[in-house]
Amino acid sequence: MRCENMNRLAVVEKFVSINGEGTHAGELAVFLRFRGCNLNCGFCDTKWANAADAPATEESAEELVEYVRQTGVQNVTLTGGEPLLQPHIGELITALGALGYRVEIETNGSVALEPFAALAFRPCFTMDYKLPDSGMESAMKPENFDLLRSQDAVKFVVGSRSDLNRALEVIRQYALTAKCTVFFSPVFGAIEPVEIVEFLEEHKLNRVRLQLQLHKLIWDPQKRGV
Ligand SMILES: C[S@@+](CC[C@H](N)C(=O)[O-])C[C@H]1O[C@@H](n2cnc3c(N)ncnc32)[C@H](O)[C@@H]1O
Ligand SMILES: Nc1nc2[nH]cc(C(=O)O)c2c(=O)[nH]1
Ligand code: SF4
Ligand SMILES: [Mg+2]
Repeated sequence: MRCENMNRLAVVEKFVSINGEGTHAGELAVFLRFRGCNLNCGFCDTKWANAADAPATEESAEELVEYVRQTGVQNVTLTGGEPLLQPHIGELITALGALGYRVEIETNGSVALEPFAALAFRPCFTMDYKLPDSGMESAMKPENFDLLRSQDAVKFVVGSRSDLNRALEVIRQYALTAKCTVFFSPVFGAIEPVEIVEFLEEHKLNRVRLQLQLHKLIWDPQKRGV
């Protein structure tokens, strides 16, 4: 490895917006989006960030903390790509946590959360469980569910009625609504939100929350940096 890449993270974009997703949706958040992903979900809206050679800046945890400090924003979302694949992401989480930032990780359900849940400044996890329409369900690590707490969330990004049925099975099998917030979020444009509401009603599915990606309603859904 070249010397200048030591302790550096590959950042494809960083910006301030409102968080369009998760338990703090609607609040200001600063986003750090990292390069690369181990999955290839059919619906992925950040495919451009996933390639190993996607243009990125190599930044140290200290530089990223300084960027966050200058924004004046308290919520920090680490996303990607898959942020937990960055070798130095633990250092960044710890440095931000020690300064009192609320760190939220968007993670794809295939990476073991145990090392990150054990950090001194534990972040909040929004963990996807990839459903059959994504083509990636076989990569899921359900053992991660054991580590989730009330401040965390499991997100099911649903593309169809059959995805909804599978999500219901998983919620019941692992008693997810007793552990953390549970979201159903439509694959953008693939399923009408009303179909998700009807499914919740039909199954008397309490404590599951419909989540619409707010940023795609406010801005052009293809727009980056929002
Ligand atoms: C781009 S991913 C990056 C973080 C991580 N790789 C993951 O999958 O959670 C961030 C979130 O956007 C969601 N997402 C990606 N494409 C989407 C789409 N077309 N419609 C709805 N949600 C989408 C993912 O499921 C995930 O919850
Ligand atoms: N505004 C906004 N909120 C988001 N919440 C999670 C995002 C993500 O891509 O992980 C995201 C995003 O890309 N934009
Ligand atoms: S895991 Fe996340 S970043 Fe990777 S392909 Fe799926 S949605 Fe996209
Ligand atoms: Mg996004």
